[in-house]
Amino acid sequence: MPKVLVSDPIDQAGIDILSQVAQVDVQTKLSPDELANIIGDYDALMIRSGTKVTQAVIDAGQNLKIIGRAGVGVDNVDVPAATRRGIVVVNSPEGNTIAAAEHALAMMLSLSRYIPVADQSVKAGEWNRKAFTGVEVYKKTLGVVGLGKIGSHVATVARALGMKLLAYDPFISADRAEKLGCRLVELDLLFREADYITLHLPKTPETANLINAKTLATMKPTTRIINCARGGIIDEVALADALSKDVIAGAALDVYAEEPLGPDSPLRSLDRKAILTPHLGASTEEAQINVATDVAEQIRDVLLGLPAKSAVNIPGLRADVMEQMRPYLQLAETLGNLVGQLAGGRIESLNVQMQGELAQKDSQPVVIAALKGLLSHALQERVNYVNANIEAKERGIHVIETRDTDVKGYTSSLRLTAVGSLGEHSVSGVLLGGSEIRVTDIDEFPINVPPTKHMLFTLHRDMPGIIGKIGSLLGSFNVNIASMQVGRKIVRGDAVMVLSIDDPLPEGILDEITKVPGIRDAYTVSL
Ligand SMILES: NC(=O)c1ccc[n+]([C@@H]2O[C@H](COP(=O)([O-])OP(=O)(O)OC[C@H]3O[C@@H](n4cnc5c(N)ncnc54)[C@H](O)[C@@H]3O)[C@@H](O)[C@H]2O)c1
Ligand SMILES: O=C(O)[C@H](O)COP(=O)(O)O
Repeated sequence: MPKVLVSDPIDQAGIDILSQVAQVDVQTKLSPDELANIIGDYDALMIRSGTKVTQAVIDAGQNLKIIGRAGVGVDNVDVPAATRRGIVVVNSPEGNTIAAAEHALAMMLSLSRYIPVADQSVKAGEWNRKAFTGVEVYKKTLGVVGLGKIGSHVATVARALGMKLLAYDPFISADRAEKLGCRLVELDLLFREADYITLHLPKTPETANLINAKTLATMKPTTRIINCARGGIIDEVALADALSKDVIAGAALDVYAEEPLGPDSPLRSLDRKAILTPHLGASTEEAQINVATDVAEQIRDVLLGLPAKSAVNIPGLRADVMEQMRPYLQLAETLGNLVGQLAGGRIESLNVQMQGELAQKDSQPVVIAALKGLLSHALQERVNYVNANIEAKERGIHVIETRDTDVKGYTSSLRLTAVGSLGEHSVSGVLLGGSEIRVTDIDEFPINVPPTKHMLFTLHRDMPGIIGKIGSLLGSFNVNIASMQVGRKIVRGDAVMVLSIDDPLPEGILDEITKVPGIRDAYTVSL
């Protein structure tokens, strides 16, 4: 039974799903070293933001197949390292959207009405109504930075609160922003005009310290900032300084550059102008059930050999696309494997030619599947849909894609041409009845064979007796032939012979075959 390590608090709903297919161990608060020491035993790791999955953890996870992040952000996972090792990283892109959006809205209203400090004051025995006169959000301007899933929900609710909306998101159309009631503007204008600024973008090298001393200085003294996105988007020292000098009016933060927030952080000594919560954006009962279920189901599926629906490191391969394209992906993988072995090692290039209806489909999954097949003889199970692209790049394999939507003979066909240590070779194939693979030519010799586990190919002169000689030779080595086909372009010219054999060819027989008069070349291929 596979083993799954759950290293952050996860809702029981997720554990129950995982337990259907795996032994589940829950061990939280592990340091990266402790995690690296035990991860070698596990096939899957399920985490939230509390676990740091470093390169060392990934290197130690020799059996790891999948890392599941029960939430959105995967910035605590070394995704490139996981990708290189072929480990699928999945998340739950939508499971906590509402929870995070509602937290940001709660922060905005709490900040405006001093709710946390007023509560503390009443509990301390005071009744000070004058000290906590707040401001309304109605008719104020909210600047939404990052108009994705969470930003959009915040905008929708804020609009209902009667706020005017500005948005900055370089990857969103003005049309989409307008539908949400937002005016799409440049960031400097948003900073200058907004009464409230709410951040809902990822932390990337471009967004690190987006809010800093310089940008804070451009804001109004009445501006309040809410960050329920990621720590590090705000320069915390500059923010603390701006708040203490009344450069802006307030800030509510849920996320920090370092988590847990250090005891000496200047943010901790701010007065009522700042509200700090300990990364609670996703902490609702509903969101925790959503994300745990979402991610546990994906871990279960991957452990059962099925595709994951929200893998962050399988480019272009969404589960629904995978399902729809599955027969073509199998065709591409089989042909990739075949042409990879025919072309020998040290592949320099792969040309993926899609013909007919296939040429109208998304080519990326087909190319990835072809590369997976191409590299599978050398890398065995170490190559998969996650790392096939990277492995090909690291080997310097030049990939060319060509499409021709004209239907020629078959409604769809795929042709792969690889150049390797044995020169240039090509194979073409089609799907019969939508799912049965047929190899329809090899090196431009027309054939029609279903691929089988063990195959023998010969290139020979088309002359009487040669097929019989190969048959008797194989018989003398006790090799059973399941099927045989010959393809030729012209009578008595060159021809290829494709033999499906029941077992791998015994040592030495290939040399004997090449000695048969008229045989130019012979290859064995195992799929
Ligand atoms: N506090 C929490 O517990 C919590 C919970 C969930 C999500 N999050 C965080 O909230 C953020 C938003 O999550 P989401 O689910 O809405 O993601 P999303 O991918 O749906 O939206 C992010 C948006 O940011 C935009 N963006 C990217 N770079 C930008 C830039 N330089 N400037 C402006 N916009 C930019 C993208 O175009 C996208 O529209 C993420 O950082 C996520 O990790 C935090
Ligand atoms: O990216 C996320 O989903 C949030 O930051 C939530 O993090 P959490 O799972 O640690 O609460």
